Amino acid sequence: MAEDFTPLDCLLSTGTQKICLVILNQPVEPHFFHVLWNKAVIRACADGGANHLYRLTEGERESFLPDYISGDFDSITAEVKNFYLEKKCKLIETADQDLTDFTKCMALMLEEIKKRRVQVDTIVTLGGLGGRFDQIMATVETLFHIQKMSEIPVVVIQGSSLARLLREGRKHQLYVNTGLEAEWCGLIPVGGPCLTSTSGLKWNLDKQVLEFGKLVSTSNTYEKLNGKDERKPVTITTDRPLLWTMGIKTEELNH
Ligand SMILES: Cc1ncc(C[n+]2csc(CCOP(=O)(O)OP(=O)(O)O)c2C)c(N)n1
Ligand SMILES: O=c1ccn([C@@H]2O[C@H](COP(=O)(O)O)[C@@H](O)[C@H]2O)c(=O)[nH]1
Repeated sequence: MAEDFTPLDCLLSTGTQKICLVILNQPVEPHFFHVLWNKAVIRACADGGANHLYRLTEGERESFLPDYISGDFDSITAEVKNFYLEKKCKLIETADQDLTDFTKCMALMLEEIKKRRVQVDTIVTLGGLGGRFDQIMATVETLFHIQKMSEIPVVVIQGSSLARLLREGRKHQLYVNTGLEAEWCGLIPVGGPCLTSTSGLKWNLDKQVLEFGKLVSTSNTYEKLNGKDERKPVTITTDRPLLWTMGIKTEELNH
């Protein structure tokens, strides 16, 4: 059976996925932030992510209080920390220096979902794909941790990029017709060689091995339905976790 998923449903105000939101320490795109915040059933910030939330919601901060802020608190400023403490937000110190604040924040999110017994379709992370390169690689590593802990799909969004780690051993069917998809997409074998088959792409794979130093599918794009702008669903099977990445149209947002 295929696992059906629409990666950009979460960014549509009319989207149907029930989501949770995690804000990391990176600049946040205001339009996407508002769409996601309004829909999220649980909202969290990882450490310096709270600084971005604070800045973005100036003048209306009390309407945008996260359910918790977690981290080793080496990035959240004293002003921001005091504000959210005063507003009685939960601040959870996760001091462990063997895991990133993102990984620890996600582990807490999974606990919170269980505790509240809410049904969640997707956990959306804002940030994680920009800034420090070690942190970008750590983001990908966090996706491996979370995949072992939960079946809930996690998407990471920053700027005009989305990333999601596809699970091994099942067929993924991705719907890419929301209107927000940009032209490019890619399949990156981040954890080792992936025996991969696809359909719905311009450059498909037929039981081919994706592997660094051999073949990595970057700058791919979608096959069009009857040559029109509409796209077929993309199907992907892989024998190992494989990173799906795609572009998001953001140009219209600035006009
Ligand atoms: C082998 C190894 N390398 C590096 C580290 C250090 N380390 C890994 S995760 C982590 C916490 C990072 O926290 P985060 O807030 O995500 O990043 P920061 O902005 O503080 O660098 C640290 C210090 C380690 N524990 N083990
Ligand atoms: O350049 C960066 C810096 C951070 N992140 C992500 O944000 C969290 C929290 O970061 P702090 O610096 O501790 O506030 C971190 O775990 C990363 O996931 C990032 O993506 N890029």
